[in-house]
This record gives sequence, structure tokens and C-alpha cells, in this order.
Amino acid sequence: MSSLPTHLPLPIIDLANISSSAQSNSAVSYLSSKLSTAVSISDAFSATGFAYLINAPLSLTHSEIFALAQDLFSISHDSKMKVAKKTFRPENGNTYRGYFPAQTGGDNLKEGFEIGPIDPLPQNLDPRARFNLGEANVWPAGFDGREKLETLHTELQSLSEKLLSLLAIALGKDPSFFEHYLEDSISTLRLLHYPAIEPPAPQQEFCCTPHTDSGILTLLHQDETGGLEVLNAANDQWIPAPYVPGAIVVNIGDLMAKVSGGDDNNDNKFKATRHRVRSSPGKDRYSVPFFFEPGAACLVQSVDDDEEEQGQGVRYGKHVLEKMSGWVEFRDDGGKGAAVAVESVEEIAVDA
Ligand SMILES: O=C(O)CCC(=O)C(=O)O
Ligand SMILES: [Fe+2]
Repeated sequence: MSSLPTHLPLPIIDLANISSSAQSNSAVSYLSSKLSTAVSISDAFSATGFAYLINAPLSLTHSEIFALAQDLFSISHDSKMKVAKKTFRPENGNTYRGYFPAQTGGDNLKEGFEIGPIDPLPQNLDPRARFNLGEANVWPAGFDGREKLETLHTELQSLSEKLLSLLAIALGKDPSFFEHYLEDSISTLRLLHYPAIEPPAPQQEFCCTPHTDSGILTLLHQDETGGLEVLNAANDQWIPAPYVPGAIVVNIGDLMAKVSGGDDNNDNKFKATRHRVRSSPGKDRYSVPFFFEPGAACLVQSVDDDEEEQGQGVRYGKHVLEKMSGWVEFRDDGGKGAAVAVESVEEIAVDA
């Protein structure tokens, strides 16, 4: 990491000491690095809910990742629409993975493309359900970055596994506490393109509306355009979170905040923080968030729940389908399809 800016608004977490090569150091020094990294993560998620990760073990550089995003979105509109989600092209079979076109109106002007795990998951949803969370990826003709994106998905999934084990330690649990989240995990790698708005079109102040992420853990690559802003809940001020060369932005979602437990005032230990993206006039912007997601049938419970108690917590698939009704990439049917699918997750969860 050559040129880290000296003043950064978010904490920096250095993963060098817990990388695979660091494991060859003495067991004691490796464990103590792991503990101190868990403490840093705990501090970051208890305060701002956001941090920068440096020295993450990824084989693709930032510029390779953004070159892939540029290649993908520069494909013709017709080719991209051939792999659009069914919501946007009813004759298509893909319901959950694939392309979504930019929607006009509102401050969410972005097109996106999403992939899940390389191997499709067992068909674990009711075939009557409108959305299949386990479906296979689709690829647009003319895009030759498939292998690299699959590698990126795999490596970000491994990184998430490491971070989950640190989060477990930070929450006073065994490092393997979140291992069941990995079974049939449906994590999503999303490529985003915020097209430049050229004058005389009216410039929108934001190209991504304020929101919290809904799930567990997000690992975000943003390009040099920057524009990401994070709400400091302590003083209600928006903090710019600029591009940092080589760093990944990490944050947790609503579900992880609930999982982290809390005090009697329902104040969760870890914070799911609101964030937004400010538009950069005349500039295209690319970002690549990775959302770590457990399996659809995974029962997600608060660390405060008594392990013996049944019926607490939520099935991840139910949670995500309920949230989908508010997401721009499924919005043209007002989220009705998601509501139908929720019932079927309840059914498969019982069988799981
Ligand atoms: O584009 C970005 O930098 C942020 C995207 C984001 O927050 C999201 O997709 O949840
Ligand atoms: Fe987000």
C-alpha cells in the first residue's frame, strides 16, 4: 500500500497480518493478530459501521476490476437486455441474476449486472415462486470477463468467510459461530454503472439514494470518481468516504446489526449505517459491491438469543425476498412477485 492518504474519515483495517502467508508465523503471533483485527473490526462496526480494508487477499487489482465493469456495460443495450431479469424482459427465464437497466426518475440512476456463486445451488425454492434465489448465472454475448468475475466472486466469498470469523470473535463467540451461513450461500457480486449526466439534462444531486444495506456484510470497490457518503449517526453529518487506492470499503447491513444483539434500548452493538452516492457532473461512475449472503434456508438469529429456543430469528431467503419489494432492480411490479415468493421460502425452510 504505497500512498494511503493521511487523513481518512473512516477507520482502516489492515488484513496483512491475518493473510494465509501470515499463518506461517508462530501460532501465538498469528492468533494475537487475529484478535487485534477482530477488536478493530468491532470498534469500527460499533461506531461508524463502515471501514476501509487494506491488503485484502484478492488477485485482481482495482483497475482490472473497473476495466471489467466498463467492458460489461459498454456492450450494446440489446445484448444486455437479452440477459435482463424477468422483471425487465418478461420472456427471459432469469429472475434473480442478470442485468437491470437504469430506471429514470428518483435519485437512483444506475444500471447493474449481478452474479451469484459459480455453481447454481440446489433448486431449493418452490418452482411456483416468482424469484429463484439459487438460479444459475447468465452472461451477455460479447463479454469475455466471465472467468475473472467468477474468480472475484470466489475470492470475495473467502474474504467474507474470514471476516465472519473475526465478527464472531468480536461478538464473544467461537470463530466458527457463523459457519452455517456458508452452506448454500447465495452471495451476490453486483457491477454498477452510474451513467454521466450531461448538460443540459438537470443534474441530480445523488445517483444512489440514502439507504442501509439489508443483509449481513458488504465489500465495496468504488472507482476514483468517489462520491460515496456515510451518515455519522452520532452527529447526523454526512461524511465523504473517498476512493482510497487499493482499499475496499466494508460495512454491515440491517440483518447483521440485529444479529449483533444489543442493549435494552434496542441499540444494536454493530451499526448498519446509512450511505448514499453524490453525483459527479459529467462523469461516469463504476462501483462493484459484493453482498455476502447466507443460504436461503439459513436461520439467522441474534447472538443474544438463547440457542435452545426454537422459532426465533428469520430464514435468510424470507428476509431477502421481503426486502426486494423496495429495490429498484425489482421495482417495476411494485414488489408483488417477492411477496408470493416469501411464502414458498417458509415452506422450503421447514423441509431444510
Ligand atoms: O455505488 C456505491 O458506491 C454504493 C452502492 C451501494 O451502496 C449499494 O449498491 O448498496
Ligand atoms: Fe449500499
